[in-house]
Amino acid sequence: MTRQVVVHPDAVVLAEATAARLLLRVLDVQSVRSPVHVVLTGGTVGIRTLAAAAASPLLTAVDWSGVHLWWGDERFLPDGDPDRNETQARAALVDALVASHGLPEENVHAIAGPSSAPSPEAAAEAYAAELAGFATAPDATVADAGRAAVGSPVLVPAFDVLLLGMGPDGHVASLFPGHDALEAAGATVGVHGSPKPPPERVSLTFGALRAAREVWVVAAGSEKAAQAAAAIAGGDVTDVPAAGAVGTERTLWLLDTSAAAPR
Ligand SMILES: O=C(O)C(O)[C@@H](O)[C@H](O)[C@H](O)COP(=O)(O)O
Repeated sequence: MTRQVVVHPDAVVLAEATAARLLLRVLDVQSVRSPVHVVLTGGTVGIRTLAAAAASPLLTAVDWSGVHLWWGDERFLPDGDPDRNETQARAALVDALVASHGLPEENVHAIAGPSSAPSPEAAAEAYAAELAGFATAPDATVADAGRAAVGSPVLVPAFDVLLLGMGPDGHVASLFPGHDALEAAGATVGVHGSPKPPPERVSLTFGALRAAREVWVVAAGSEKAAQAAAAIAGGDVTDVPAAGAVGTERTLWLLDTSAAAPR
């Protein structure tokens, strides 16, 4: 499994280039199939990328009526909370796509919070049901989907591109080092005791991440360098969850020079 690495000069260029790359990826896919399934990420670089996409001249070239937006994880917080990944993504890009660029609101597949789900598990279950409704092959299993998930049914679309940020501890989505959620079967998992606030979250599992055609891990800053290097070298997913994020067709690491610096 080869991971491709692209290094940009700084975090600003990283976000701009990732935004352009994302819009081009959607355009490329739209030339051969529809709908297109895109998974968004929370975190600093992820939201900066969406803001850059909002300002891109490529934005209007996309047929947004044929795009579905999903999230790799969500912080289990009330609707509209400023710390929800959904709230930040809507403010940066998604609301404008719905209001002015023909993205149907029903194509925005946000993960429920406590406003409508009694627990992270309930939200995870509802999200899994939503994903299953768009699964590419209803009886598909992702055979190589991480240790515990091997052979479990993972009913999700074959995401055309799945964006992930990475924490300094090597987490991706809400899959943290040494956490039980790393072992979860199925497509989604409720997470408790996250070391990054808030403690309660909902995440795609490794099985769902690995169903994506293309996985892009986007990271900036020297505090990410050690875990980025470990993941790119194919480290143990228990210690470096980002090492388990691979796509079926491509795995791309998009870094700034600080995150790519040797340690
Ligand atoms: O809910 C979240 O916070 C995430 O989705 C998380 O996985 C994030 O992407 C990384 O922690 C990187 O975040 P930064 O880019 O802010 O370091």
